[in-house]
Amino acid sequence: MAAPDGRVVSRPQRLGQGSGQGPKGSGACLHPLDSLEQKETQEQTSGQLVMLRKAQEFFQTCDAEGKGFIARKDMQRLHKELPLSLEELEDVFDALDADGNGYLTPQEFTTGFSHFFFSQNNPSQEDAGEQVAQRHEEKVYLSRGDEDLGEMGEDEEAQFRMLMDRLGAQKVLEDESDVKQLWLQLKKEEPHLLSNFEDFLTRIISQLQEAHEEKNELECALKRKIAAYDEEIQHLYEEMEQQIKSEKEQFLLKDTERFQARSQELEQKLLCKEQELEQLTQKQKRLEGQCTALHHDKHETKAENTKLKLTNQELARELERTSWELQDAQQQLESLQQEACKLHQEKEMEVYRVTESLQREKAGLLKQLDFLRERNKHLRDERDICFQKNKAAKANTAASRASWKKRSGSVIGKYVDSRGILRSQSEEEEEVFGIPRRSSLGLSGYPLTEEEPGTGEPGPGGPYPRPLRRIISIEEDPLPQLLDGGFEQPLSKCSEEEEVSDQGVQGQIPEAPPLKLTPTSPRGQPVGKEALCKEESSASAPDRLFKIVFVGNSAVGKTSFLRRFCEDRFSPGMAATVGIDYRVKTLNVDNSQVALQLWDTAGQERYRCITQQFFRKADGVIVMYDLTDKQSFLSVRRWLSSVEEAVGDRVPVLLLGNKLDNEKEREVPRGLGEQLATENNLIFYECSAYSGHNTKESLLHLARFLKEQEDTVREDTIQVGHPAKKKSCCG
Ligand SMILES: Nc1nc2c(ncn2[C@@H]2O[C@H](COP(=O)(O)OP(=O)(O)OP(=O)(O)O)[C@@H](O)[C@H]2O)c(=O)[nH]1
Ligand SMILES: [Ca+2]
Ligand SMILES: [Mg+2]
Repeated sequence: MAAPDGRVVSRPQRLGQGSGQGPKGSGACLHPLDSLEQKETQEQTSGQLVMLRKAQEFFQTCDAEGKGFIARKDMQRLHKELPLSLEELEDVFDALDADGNGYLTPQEFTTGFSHFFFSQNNPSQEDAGEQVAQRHEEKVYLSRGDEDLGEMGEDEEAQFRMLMDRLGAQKVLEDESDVKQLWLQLKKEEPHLLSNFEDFLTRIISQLQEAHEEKNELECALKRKIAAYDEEIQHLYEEMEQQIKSEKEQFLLKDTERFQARSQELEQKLLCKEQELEQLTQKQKRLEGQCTALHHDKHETKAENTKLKLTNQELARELERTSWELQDAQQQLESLQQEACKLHQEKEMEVYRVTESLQREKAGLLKQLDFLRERNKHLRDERDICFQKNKAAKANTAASRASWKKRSGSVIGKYVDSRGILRSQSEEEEEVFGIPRRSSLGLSGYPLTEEEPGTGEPGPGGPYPRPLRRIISIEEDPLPQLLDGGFEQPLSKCSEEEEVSDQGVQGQIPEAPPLKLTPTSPRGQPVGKEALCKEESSASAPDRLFKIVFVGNSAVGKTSFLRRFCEDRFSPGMAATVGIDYRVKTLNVDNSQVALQLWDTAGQERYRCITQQFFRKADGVIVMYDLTDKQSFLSVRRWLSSVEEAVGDRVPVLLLGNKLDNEKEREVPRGLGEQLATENNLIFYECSAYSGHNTKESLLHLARFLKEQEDTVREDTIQVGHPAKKKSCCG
């Protein structure tokens, strides 16, 4: 038998009987449906069968899962099968659920169903006979029961009742009639089975009670679960409601936010458009303004245009006039250029003549030089002879010395007196060259003015070329100032005296007549020569004489440097030197008087050929550059090579970087000058003719170098044959 929860209940067994399926009818368990079937078989009526089959079908339709019972919602499955609405099905469910536990067992379903079906259903067009037959059957069925019941005695009734009470079947069996009938039937037909039947009933009922209790428990649990589920469902439902609400709210919120954002965006776009519109209107206004201004300007430009045309015409006229004037000026310029050209040619001719004369003079000088050398050699020989004779004479007249009270003149003077053979060089020269004494010589070496002796008047014909008496020459000529002083002590004689005094000879040297310091002619110096330096007027003749040539680009400051060196003064705005010029300055170098004859050459290119000639036979060269003029430094190499061409590399060279006072305009760093000096073995100083810085020191260094070089040469010659070693300038 299937319990409401679907468990199958096994049929009760008699004590001592093994379990096993006995043959049908030996106490077999009767499923209520089985009992129904038995009824069917017994009361084989078609209507009942149909009804029962129908009920089975409907039960199985509802209980599709095969639970063995059907719930409320399973009932809805009959909606398609039966012409009933869902509500009506709900009512049928409630009607069929006799115990109201929310489930329908098969009994409740079939018994209730047939009542409900037949009582509810309007007779359909079905076979009324069938209906009637069914109704009759029912009546028969019921009556039979009644009949049976009618026949049942009271005691059987009481027995059955007692049995039922004992078994407590009221709670379990809804309808005891079937059992009653069966009991009666067994009692009548098979009394020996009655006890089995009663045992069976006892077991069935106890199991039914257990099942019933279990079912109740299950139902309670189920109810509880359902309640819990309902609660949960309710809760879920509420949560769902909440979520849906919140979702709706969020959605609405988002919607509003989006809407707000969208509206803000649209507002901003609107604002931008308004601004653009405003800008465009302003731009339009500006353009209109410009347009009017342009119109206005246009009128003004038109007016200006007409004015300009007028001025243009005037300018054209002006231009024509100026072009005429320009043509005149050009003609004048051409005539001036022609004159300048003539002048230049004359000048060139003059320079050429000067060069020519210098060339001639140089040739003359060279001849004189050779002659003088001859004479010098001759004189030296005679001097040596005299010297020996002197010595001998001294020895002879040693005793007679005492008779002499005062010193005779210089050795030379004695020699001259005794011999009477040696006239002064100047007298000799006079004889040789026939030049009268006391004349000043021009740059060209010719006397500037011919003076009648004693008259002081220029002679007839004015200055005219006369044979040279004493030449200012770069070679052997003693210091020109000796000329003017009238003191004609040729250098060699001076050094002779010095030698004698050096050798400690006790002889008295007559005082040399004082040099005549005031020159005879106003200039007193050859043209172009400056006033003598003060030192020149020093009484003693110099021990050494060195010719030094001063070269360098124009305007580097050569002349200013020499003026600073000789006169210790600086005159700005010096005129450029023309050709060549020279000065003499005596220095005291290590207690000996060294005379420097400084030749100041013209830096300008055009005098280059003249100055070159003075490089020959120079004892020393000074190359100057302007440290504020890079070009003058770059030309130093060229000066050095032309000096080397003329005098070779045996002549010491002093390199001077001038205008040191102009530091802020310096263009040549000191290092470059030092480097060039080291490379070419030069003495190097940076100086300033303006401030006098290093003017004396540099020349003193050169003079000392020259003196030492000469001393070594002398020593070498005395030692005969030892070649002189060239000392390096930089020491
Ligand atoms: N600041 C400054 N200027 C100087 C110096 N030496 C010369 N000068 C100026 O430079 C210019 C040229 O000077 P000069 O002595 O005539 O130059 P130079 O080398 O004799 O020129 P030439 O005779 O043409 O070769 C003159 O204006 C001088 O005043 C110096 O040491 N410092
Ligand atoms: Ca029920
Ligand atoms: Mg000069």
